[in-house]
Amino acid sequence: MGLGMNGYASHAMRKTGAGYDLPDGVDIRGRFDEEFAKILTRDALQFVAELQREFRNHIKYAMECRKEAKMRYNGGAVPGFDPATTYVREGEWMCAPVPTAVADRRVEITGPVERKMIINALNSGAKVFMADFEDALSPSWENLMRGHVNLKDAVDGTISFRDKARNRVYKLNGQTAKLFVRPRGWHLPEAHIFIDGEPATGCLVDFGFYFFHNYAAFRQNQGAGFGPFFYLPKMEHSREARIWNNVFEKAEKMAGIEKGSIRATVLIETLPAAFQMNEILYELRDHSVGLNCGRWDYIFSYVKTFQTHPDRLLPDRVQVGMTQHFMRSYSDLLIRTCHRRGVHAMGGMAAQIPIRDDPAANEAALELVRQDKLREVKAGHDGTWAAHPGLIPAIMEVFNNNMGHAPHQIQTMKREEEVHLTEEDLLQRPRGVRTMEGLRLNTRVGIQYLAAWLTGTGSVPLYNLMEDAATAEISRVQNWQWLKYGVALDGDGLGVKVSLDLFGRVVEEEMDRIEQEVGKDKFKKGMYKEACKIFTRQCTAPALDDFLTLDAYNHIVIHRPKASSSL
Ligand SMILES: CC(=O)SCCNC(=O)CCNC(=O)[C@H](O)C(C)(C)COP(=O)(O)OP(=O)(O)OC[C@H]1O[C@@H](n2cnc3c(N)ncnc32)[C@H](O)[C@@H]1OP(=O)(O)O
Ligand SMILES: O=CC(=O)O
Ligand SMILES: [Mg+2]
Repeated sequence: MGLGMNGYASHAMRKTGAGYDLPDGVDIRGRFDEEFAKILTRDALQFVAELQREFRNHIKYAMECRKEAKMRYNGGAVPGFDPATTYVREGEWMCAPVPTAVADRRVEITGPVERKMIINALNSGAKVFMADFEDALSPSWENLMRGHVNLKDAVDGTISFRDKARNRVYKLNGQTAKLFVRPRGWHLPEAHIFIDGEPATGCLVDFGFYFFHNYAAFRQNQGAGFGPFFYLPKMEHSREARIWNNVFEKAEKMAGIEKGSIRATVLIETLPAAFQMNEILYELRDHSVGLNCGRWDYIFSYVKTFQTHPDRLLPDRVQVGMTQHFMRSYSDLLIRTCHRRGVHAMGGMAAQIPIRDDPAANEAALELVRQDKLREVKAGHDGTWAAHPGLIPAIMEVFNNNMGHAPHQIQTMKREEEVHLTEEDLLQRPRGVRTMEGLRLNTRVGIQYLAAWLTGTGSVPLYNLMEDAATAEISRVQNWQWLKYGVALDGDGLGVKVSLDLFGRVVEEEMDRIEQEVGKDKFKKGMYKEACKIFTRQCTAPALDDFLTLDAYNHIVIHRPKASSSL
């Protein structure tokens, strides 16, 4: 059963062009493909167009509010709790009960919506798989549309993949992880789909197609009557959560399913949102299934929010971990808030991944992951993220040892005002030092990540760590800020100041090093030079770009027939 059953098919709006069957006001500028056409049906496009038309002004307003807040922070203000919503923070209210199908989320694996990875993730033994259109995906037309085809096959249970080189066929096991989908953030457009002459909002496209094609099968095969389930990224204010809540209600109404069927976990991964946890849950109280500590974007957001506050510079990226006071306070506040409102408090991603060719280094990396997860479960988190299937047994063991058979700790851990956390706790300046190696690593990692992203890969292993859009953002904004304030790299004992000259030399030397590491041939064939240009421009721009991927996106848009790639 599709939404066409609810009346869309009766509209006299057929306009066939470029292979796709388009409703009025919709234009597809991406390549035609028979498989994509199964997703880009007239009714599905009409659904997305209706979401766009109903919510575009709300989204524009929310993005304007972000700009105003940025101006305030750039003028010296700092985020804080909003006195106008004290009644929400202090009020006694609860979120809707957690659906049984996702009561136990102790280990969740994440990954891009790539076919083989989806199968591996669903078979991984994790309780949940978060399929990612966001930090882990380079949102090219091919990746996006293939992602939707893959997810539909996954929800239908028919997904398979043949690895020709290894002569191996991948299929789903009998028991699989529950699927959550993470659409893009509000800021990203989808430049291959135009609605009324404007690019569609990326996340409405991601949500719209996934919901339209999968809600019925998902509720039957996965959600035991609930669902579909989502993760919502990069919000800065509860007004953005209200838009999502309204999107969900509209989708439920059109599908003829009960209000509260759709459930979502919001990532608290911007500094302003840390002061809005109750407000965000309140807006989504019928549709919530918790909050998650998106630690990497959170660090990025700390730098971005305080971009013009030289008294709040971060130390080297590697020193900003969850044990820094401001990070621990944010995680504690998230746990307390979620448990008070009856939903999951999810932990985040440790960046370590298995190291295949070095058993000692592998064991050291695993130990760091174990420690991180032990801290999370003891603090009261109900589950956490794994970047790689090889980490799941160790993480599962830590959670099993500390949670036992209980599916979560919502009723048992940090339910009331156990910890009193102040604005100063959440904003406290991180401790540590800045070094030349920190500047070099930011540059080397930022350029390599961007080169991968430009060629269609949104998460990569670099120097034995997972890198994705969120971690690359930290490298970029940190370089920008150090350059802006000409900071002394005091951790080396040399006190060298970061200047344009120094940065220029570092970029040159790091590009040489990348060429040596990846080999001349790969370097030549890859997009390293283009990535270097984009990364360097962003690090040295007079005003900080809001997102690395906004500018970079223009480089991966391919309109059909070939046309300008600028939005
Ligand atoms: C800040 C945040 O937002 S975190 C969330 C977003 N980030 C992510 O989701 C990152 C997810 N992880 C990954 O993309 C990958 O693990 C990487 C890029 C970090 C490492 O990838 P690789 O080096 O290719 O991993 P590796 O070669 O060890 O993979 C071994 C096997 O595990 C599979 N695998 C690795 N990671 C995953 C995953 N996350 N999900 C499913 N399968 C995976 C591979 O497909 C491969 O399968 P195969 O043996 O059948 O061929
Ligand atoms: O999305 C997760 C993060 O850490 O960022
Ligand atoms: Mg993130």
